[in-house]
Amino acid sequence: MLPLIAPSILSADFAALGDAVRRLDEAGADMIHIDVMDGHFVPNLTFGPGMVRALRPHSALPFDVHLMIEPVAPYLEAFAEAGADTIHVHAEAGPHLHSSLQKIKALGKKAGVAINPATSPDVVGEVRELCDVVLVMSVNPGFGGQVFLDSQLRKIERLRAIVDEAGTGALIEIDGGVTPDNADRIVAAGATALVAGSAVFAGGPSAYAANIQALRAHASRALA
Ligand SMILES: O=C(CO)[C@H](O)[C@H](O)COP(=O)(O)O
Repeated sequence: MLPLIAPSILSADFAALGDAVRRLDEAGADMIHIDVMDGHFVPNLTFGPGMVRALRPHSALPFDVHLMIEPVAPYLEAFAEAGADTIHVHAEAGPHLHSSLQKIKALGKKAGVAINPATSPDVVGEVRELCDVVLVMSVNPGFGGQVFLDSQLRKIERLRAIVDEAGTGALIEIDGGVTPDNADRIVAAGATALVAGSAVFAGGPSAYAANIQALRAHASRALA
């Protein structure tokens, strides 16, 4: 399977998000990654469920909603109703990861567990039956444009083993500092989906398609 490309609209022009989402759809993205930040779990503030609802009519692509908020459980229903297809919750956000994942599944959505760079991949093993996606943060969460942490490559390899052993077919998605230059190494380590903000939005809307294609082509080298 070709690695999925999920542009993060954190790097988009916030004054034209509807347009950005529509153009990403036309440019060949596989899903739209939406970073929700609360100024508490991470040192930045972005979107709420109202934004997800407002963007929903602009794209038929799956909405991959990454909740960097704490607590997270009180907001799951609102994001599901707003149009999220996958909802990621952080293992580090309290208080009950297993229960949050159960709730996402009960809402009929795909469940993702996100882990920060300093978090052991072993936490995923404890909830693996509930995970449709494992989201590995390859930068410290909060801001786009950071440099990929090479230390996360070994974590991806470990997660590949955990997911394969579980036999669930969960995606392993990498978020932060992904570029054409490192996409092949990330996929070689076991990733199946790549989130990219800066690398997709560089050059503006006319470059989206070429940027997505460059990521996909470089990532696919690992599978050749
Ligand atoms: O979750 C995020 C930051 O918390 C972003 O999705 C991530 O950083 C993507 O941006 P870039 O590709 O520019 O690193």
